[in-house]
Amino acid sequence: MRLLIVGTLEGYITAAGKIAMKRGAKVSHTDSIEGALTALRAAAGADLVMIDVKLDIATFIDSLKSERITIPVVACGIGTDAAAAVRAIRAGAKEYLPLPPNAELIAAVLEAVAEESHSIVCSDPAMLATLRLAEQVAPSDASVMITGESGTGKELMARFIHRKSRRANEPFVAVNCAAIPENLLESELFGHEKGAFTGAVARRLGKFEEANNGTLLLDELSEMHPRLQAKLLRAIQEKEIDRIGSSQPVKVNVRLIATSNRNLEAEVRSGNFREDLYFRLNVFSVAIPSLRERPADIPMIAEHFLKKYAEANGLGDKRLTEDALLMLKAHHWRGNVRELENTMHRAVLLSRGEEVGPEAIMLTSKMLAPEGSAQASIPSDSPVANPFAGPGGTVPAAAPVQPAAPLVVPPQGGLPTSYGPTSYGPPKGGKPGPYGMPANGGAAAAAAAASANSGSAAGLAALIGRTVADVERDLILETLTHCLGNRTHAANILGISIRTLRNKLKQYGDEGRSVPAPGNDERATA
Ligand SMILES: Nc1ncnc2c1ncn2[C@@H]1O[C@H](COP(=O)(O)OP(=O)(O)OP(=O)(O)O)[C@@H](O)[C@H]1O
Repeated sequence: MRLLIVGTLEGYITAAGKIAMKRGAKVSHTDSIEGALTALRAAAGADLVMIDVKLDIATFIDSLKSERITIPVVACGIGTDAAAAVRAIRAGAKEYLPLPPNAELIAAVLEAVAEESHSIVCSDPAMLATLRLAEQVAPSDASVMITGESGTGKELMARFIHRKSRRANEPFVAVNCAAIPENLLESELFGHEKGAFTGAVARRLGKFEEANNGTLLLDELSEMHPRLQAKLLRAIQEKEIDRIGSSQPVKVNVRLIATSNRNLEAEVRSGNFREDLYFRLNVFSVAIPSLRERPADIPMIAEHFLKKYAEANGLGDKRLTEDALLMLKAHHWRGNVRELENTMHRAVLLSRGEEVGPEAIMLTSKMLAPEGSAQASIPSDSPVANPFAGPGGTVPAAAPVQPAAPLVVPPQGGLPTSYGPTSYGPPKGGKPGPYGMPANGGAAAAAAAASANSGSAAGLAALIGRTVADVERDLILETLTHCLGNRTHAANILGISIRTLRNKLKQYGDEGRSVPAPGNDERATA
């Protein structure tokens, strides 16, 4: 985790920097906004910016946007200056940290804002075998393709491979190809020269150059547009890239890891993905089993998140009852570990006392479960209306994988697991959780969901008289709201590509509809 501090933080720069370093962050500093922009353009690399509230944060964030630099910005100022805090948040700062710096708040922000979360928890033989395979391939420079259903831990695995590689002390840089529109993705990956397009006021280095000597993760690669696939292939073959607007190729030394939750071979067969690129990237492939295929992991991962969210919410020890565990084991887990994590977060908030029983286990709707599995779903008046932790990067393990032993692969010099997004501030916007029912309105989508849920005549009857386009729009927008604006997750749930989803959203926006803002991890999609 790399932190860039901008300004003097009211004289607390040393104290804040020391706290961050203790939490495993690499800290750099610059006095001015121009200095920060220069550092970021030069791919000096930062995962988070902490900026003095006295500086012109609005101008800084506008510059980042127009130069297509995506990085969370946290404003810091003397705690009593509420007006400055409001100004900073309005300008686009993600959080406001009061000064003097508080160690726990800084740790929480480091973790939550940069979405660092760290351990690979597992005990199932299927997952242990996958980890052993990953550990074996890690030291080589071979490209790796990680496949697996949504939320199985592909990014976590990529970070694990990086940590185990000879490049461990060099940068690990991740790009979500699905979350960034095509025109931005090219500049994100390859950088641009000054004047290459409107807003390109200075040269900016792309992720390839930022990851030089290290590892570049191309997350959800299957969503990359064919034109960019060609440019990527050239970068891999020639080991050099062309910044947009430049005719001078730049040499790069990058180990590539790609992930996909689509069947890439099928995408190749259907002509959506280049075969030559597929073979270049798929030198080694690591397939992560779904949670359903590694049931022995469920209790351990559930306890892990129970502890994490109980600590994060200051709720003391919690433990699952046998009945609750049985319920978890019987669930279908379409959303895999991410769904289990969200379920445990809800369980922590819903349970009273130390024991977490079945009444606190609110599983996703029955629509997602296989026939015949009886389980609770979230009622429309559920008190659970907090945003839950989104997908996050991790700092994976240094510990060797022990065959057939329960394993928690801890972060290496990373951040503590005991700080969650809810531990340092109120949720913004009070939106419902990803699987909660809409807080207001959404009658059409509720009808559509009811119909899908039960297939009942009543559910279908509620739709009669409406056009398919209308029902589709409501379903898409409501699903997006449930996913807190996260395009990737919404597309997965809807069973459509992120590109189709984005096109639909653009259309709805053009028609004057209100479209939920992108989720935390998709800031570049705005
Ligand atoms: N074995 C595990 N132990 C602990 N946490 C895990 C494990 N696997 C996944 N997670 C957590 O689950 C969430 C989803 O993981 P991750 O983002 O790596 O999945 P993914 O397969 O890359 O998701 P997507 O398909 O949406 O890109 C993250 O919060 C991650 O930390």
